[in-house]
Amino acid sequence: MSNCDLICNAEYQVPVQVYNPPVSKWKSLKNRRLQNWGGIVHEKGLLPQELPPWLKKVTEKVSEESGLFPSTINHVLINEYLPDQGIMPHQDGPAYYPVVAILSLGSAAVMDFVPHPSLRTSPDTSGGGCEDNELNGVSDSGSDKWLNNHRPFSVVLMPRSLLIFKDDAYSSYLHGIRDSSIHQYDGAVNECEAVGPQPPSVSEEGDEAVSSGNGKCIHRTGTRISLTCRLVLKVHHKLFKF
Ligand SMILES: O=C(O)CCC(=O)C(=O)O
Ligand SMILES: [Fe+2]
Repeated sequence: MSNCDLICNAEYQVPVQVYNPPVSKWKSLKNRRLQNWGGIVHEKGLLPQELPPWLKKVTEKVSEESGLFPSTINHVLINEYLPDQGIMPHQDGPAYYPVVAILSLGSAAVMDFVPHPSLRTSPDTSGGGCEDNELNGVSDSGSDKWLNNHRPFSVVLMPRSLLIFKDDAYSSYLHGIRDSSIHQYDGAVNECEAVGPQPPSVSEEGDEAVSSGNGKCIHRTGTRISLTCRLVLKVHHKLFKF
């Protein structure tokens, strides 16, 4: 029996379209796999490919409802995480307009935000960069001090939730998901949303809320799918220009 008060193995509400493409569409990374939609993102911009209709529908809705994107969202990453998989603390690349919308489906997870190492007043313990622009070794020991009121925080990513972040959260923080099947959400900025009633389909599929012996945590027992929707402002329609 787990000590966690939220057991999450729901794989409901993941559109079939996610698993329709051939296996070759998935790019396997060390700790997750992903599908890239919308084209290839280069330093200098996007070599575009049209989004499939179902993703167009999703991104149009995100764009309309949020009013935060100056033009049509043209790039989507679909990340798939097994319960013990995550994504290292990183910042999204400079090619993107600095607003990101993340639609979460399947199992819940906690996203941790930590101020960029350049905002740390205590010694910098970050390692070198690795995959993409992820940074190794970023930790919050609790005793770290940060400039200008920056401090680490966490957000619970409940299934069917949409997280949009921009401005300081985009440019001054790294975001990541721990590669552990248990995520603490004590103190998360939206903690109350995590303890609220679960959608009926979750309990039908066997998820349960049990009282916790050691704090508030989510036991991830199922797959999580996220749709990371972004806009690349510079679009190159030709690979080479003569
Ligand atoms: O899966 C998530 O929620 C985060 C994905 C992400 O940060 C990214 O694709 O850059
Ligand atoms: Fe990211």
